Amino acid sequence: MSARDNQLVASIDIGTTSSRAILFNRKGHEIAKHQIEYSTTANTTADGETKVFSAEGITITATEDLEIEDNNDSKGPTLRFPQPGWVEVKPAHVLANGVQCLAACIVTLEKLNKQREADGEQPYTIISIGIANMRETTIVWDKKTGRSLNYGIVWNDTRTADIVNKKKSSTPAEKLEELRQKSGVPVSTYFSASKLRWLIDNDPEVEELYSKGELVFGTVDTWLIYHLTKENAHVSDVTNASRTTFMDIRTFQYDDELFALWDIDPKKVQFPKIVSSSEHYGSFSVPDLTKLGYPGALSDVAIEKLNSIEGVPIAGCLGDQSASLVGQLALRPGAAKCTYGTGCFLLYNTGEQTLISKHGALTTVGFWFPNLKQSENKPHYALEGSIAVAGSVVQWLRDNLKLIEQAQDIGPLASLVPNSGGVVFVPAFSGLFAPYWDSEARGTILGLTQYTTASHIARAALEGVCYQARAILKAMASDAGAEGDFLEQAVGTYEKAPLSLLAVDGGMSKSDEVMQIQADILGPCVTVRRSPNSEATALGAAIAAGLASKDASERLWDDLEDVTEAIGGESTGDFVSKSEKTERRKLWSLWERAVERATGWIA
Ligand SMILES: Nc1ncnc2c1ncn2[C@@H]1O[C@H](COP(=O)(O)OP(=O)(O)O)[C@@H](O)[C@H]1O
Ligand SMILES: O=P(O)(O)OC[C@H](O)CO
Repeated sequence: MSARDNQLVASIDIGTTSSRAILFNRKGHEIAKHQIEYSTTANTTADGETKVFSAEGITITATEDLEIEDNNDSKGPTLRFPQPGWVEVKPAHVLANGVQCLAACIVTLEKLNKQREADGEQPYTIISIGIANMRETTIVWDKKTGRSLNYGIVWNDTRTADIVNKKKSSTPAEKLEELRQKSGVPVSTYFSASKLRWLIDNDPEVEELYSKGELVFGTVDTWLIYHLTKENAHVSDVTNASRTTFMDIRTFQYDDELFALWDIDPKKVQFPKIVSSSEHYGSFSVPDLTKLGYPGALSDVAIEKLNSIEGVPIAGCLGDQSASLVGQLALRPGAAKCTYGTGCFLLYNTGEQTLISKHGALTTVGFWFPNLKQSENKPHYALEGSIAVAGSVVQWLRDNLKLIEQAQDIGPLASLVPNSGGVVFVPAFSGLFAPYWDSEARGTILGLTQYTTASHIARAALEGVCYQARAILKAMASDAGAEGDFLEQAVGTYEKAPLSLLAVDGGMSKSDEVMQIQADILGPCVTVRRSPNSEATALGAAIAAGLASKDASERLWDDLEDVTEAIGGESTGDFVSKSEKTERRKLWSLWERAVERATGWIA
């Protein structure tokens, strides 16, 4: 038994609608875990009129210990939906949720260590901390106090549609294309740049800080690391920075032309230093949530537990989709993964190459582990297909339409019927992302008849997510030079298909029914395989943190090869198409017609 067997890495994973912390060992096993998931409720006024939809934090998976939790009543919502198309998050709450989960893990760890001691075994120690986070979400704060606005704008918020449309129409097409190639992403409401522009234009507090040069910008990784390190490290890892539209995807530097596109004066905003995904950013210290306007967020017990890991290096950081690429061990060019969380994101590892899609995929940074050996230490890029709505349509059916009680009821409900009965649901709540890129599309349900039941609508909603995954694979196949529809070629006869295996993870992938629908929609060329690591996102950040030391003997793994050998694992399910070709084609063309109907709805 080596010393490494007692070492653990802590991972804090802030998703859009959930937060979790997990302690992983060298084999990628979860030693302790605590998770908070949000559900949406309608807050009503005294006269009963519905005012605001907001998401409250509720604990769903806890290995331990409610004594860590503060009184939930005083917490208030973490997410808010104050107007159609608007999605806001409370930055102090996100921070509190993350550390609350971590504190609960430490309680578990202390109990395990007591037992280990009694059994004559060495105790576990936490050697480093990694962060995975929803990307693009934009948070600004005051340089002097560190205190943020009481809201951040979430990645799927569409309030900047007007700003984006004006930018598109006032910038020559060649210039837009040049800047897309430089940043890796198109002009869209999705990325951070238009959100920062909106904040400066619309929030007097932000405008004032900007004019005084006292405005600090960050994505969620930046916000967390700033407040979780003794040094107040102001950094953003390359994978997160690649989602702002401010960074040149090849040089990893901020770019003046990209700032100019959004009329941002970089002298008036403190932007985070762009760093790798795996290095020592700073040393953990307990954040002062009272100073951040959230008194009582942490109980005394939680603070005591967190103090026990004071000084542990925060050493890994990846945007959550890059994190799950790593956690699914898609570490070599040609490997890919698809994560079905709040949204759904397919990343295809292109190694050191920055491929620019002609068919609507994004170019993004997969990961950068600079302290590894020469063959592994270069930045790895990925082609990405992003779908804005995946698990969130399940939540919508649960919380807004009340069709189900729990997310896991959706698969069984949809399976009560063999097909959607002619209903097509385009869940474009935040416009349509890849490969369509239409900020003005909106959710659309077509084909309703008196025959339609809740099951048909549930099934159509799930199909709406899975059709978008098919559209992304089709786009990537076209980028790879495929002619015609590779998904309709006979199995094994088509060599240019970018993927014959879709490796999946994320909340929605837990459902066998959803994954079977996905396989049926993709057809026989692609097998859908559920990852052995159900928490691939958190695991990816843990891997980044465990690889950060320059000295190989201080790492949890020697290198990527060692990671792959130590973690491995068996898939928890393969799904192959049972659909019939003619029917599949008919339904696909129905989907394409429905997308046309949803497109440009609010124009
Ligand atoms: N069994 C299930 N079937 C379908 N959807 C599910 C299931 N379990 C969870 N989900 C959906 O998965 C999402 C949560 O996945 P997760 O990967 O934790 O997301 P995030 O990281 O974005 O918070 C929720 O939107 C939920 O509706
Ligand atoms: O919350 P998720 O897991 O769907 O991920 C959100 C993405 O990072 C948005 O780009």
